[in-house]
Amino acid sequence: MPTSHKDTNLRTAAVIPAAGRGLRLGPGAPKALRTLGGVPILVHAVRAMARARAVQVIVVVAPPEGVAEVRALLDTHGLPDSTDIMVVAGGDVRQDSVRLGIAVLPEDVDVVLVHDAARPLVPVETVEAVVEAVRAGALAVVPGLPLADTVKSVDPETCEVTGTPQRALLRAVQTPQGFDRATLAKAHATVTQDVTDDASMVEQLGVPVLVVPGHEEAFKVTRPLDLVLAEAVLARRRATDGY
Ligand SMILES: Nc1ccn([C@@H]2O[C@H](COP(=O)(O)OP(=O)(O)OP(=O)(O)O)[C@@H](O)[C@H]2O)c(=O)n1
Ligand SMILES: C[C@](O)(CO)[C@H](O)COP(=O)(O)O
Repeated sequence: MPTSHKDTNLRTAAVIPAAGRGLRLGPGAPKALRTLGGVPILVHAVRAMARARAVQVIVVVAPPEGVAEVRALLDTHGLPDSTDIMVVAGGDVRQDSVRLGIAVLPEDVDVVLVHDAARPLVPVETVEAVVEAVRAGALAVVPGLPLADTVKSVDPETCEVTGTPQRALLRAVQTPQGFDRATLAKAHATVTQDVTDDASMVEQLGVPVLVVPGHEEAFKVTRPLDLVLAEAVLARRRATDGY
């Protein structure tokens, strides 16, 4: 277990991959630049990370042609001075974007969160629970929720069901996923296989990954209906919490 996580001189960073196209959301600007309650989705995601007191560095991974636009967008939306915010160009797939974000982390960062820009409404309590679990010694932590639906595995050729995993053993995992920096860097330097999250790269190193409770409002804006839900959650927060 790395003792460095107890060193208060070392910082926690959040890498926010935001370079995706948002094809499943339908035609329009890159997903992270579309708005929710009049504010770009990316700005919501950056604020969600900055709200966690432990997060002192944020690296936004922007669409390659949109780095200057994203920098300007963040500058206009008045983010806290206490957080260092960098913007770098992303890659073709999510893994490339995360790797490019990790590459520019300052040396004094020992804990790294990876958070999808596409999860703009993650509550601060979820972010803090992930950081705390890493600071307590876990090398990799993911927020996860039990599933509401039964899940089937399917033969992609015939569409026949090949199995029904026991639902109680499954979790739908969200972000931010939190890591000991060296473990995450090793995973990104070693694993070349296509994966859909960072924790699965760490799993391939044989490192245990801990699940902490996720949150319903940390859902990913992926399809048009998700935007409807996100607008409703945001409107409720603005009306009741002065969000
Ligand atoms: N080349 C890529 C692809 C994805 N992402 C980011 O990874 C997160 C999760 O990806 P997803 O929700 O799948 O976003 P998109 O790739 O934009 O969606 P789609 O597959 O519908 O195009 C998003 O914040 C997205 O911006 C990224 O930084 N770089
Ligand atoms: C990282 C992630 O959000 C965890 O659920 C998810 O795997 C991203 O998947 P996507 O296909 O890139 O949206």
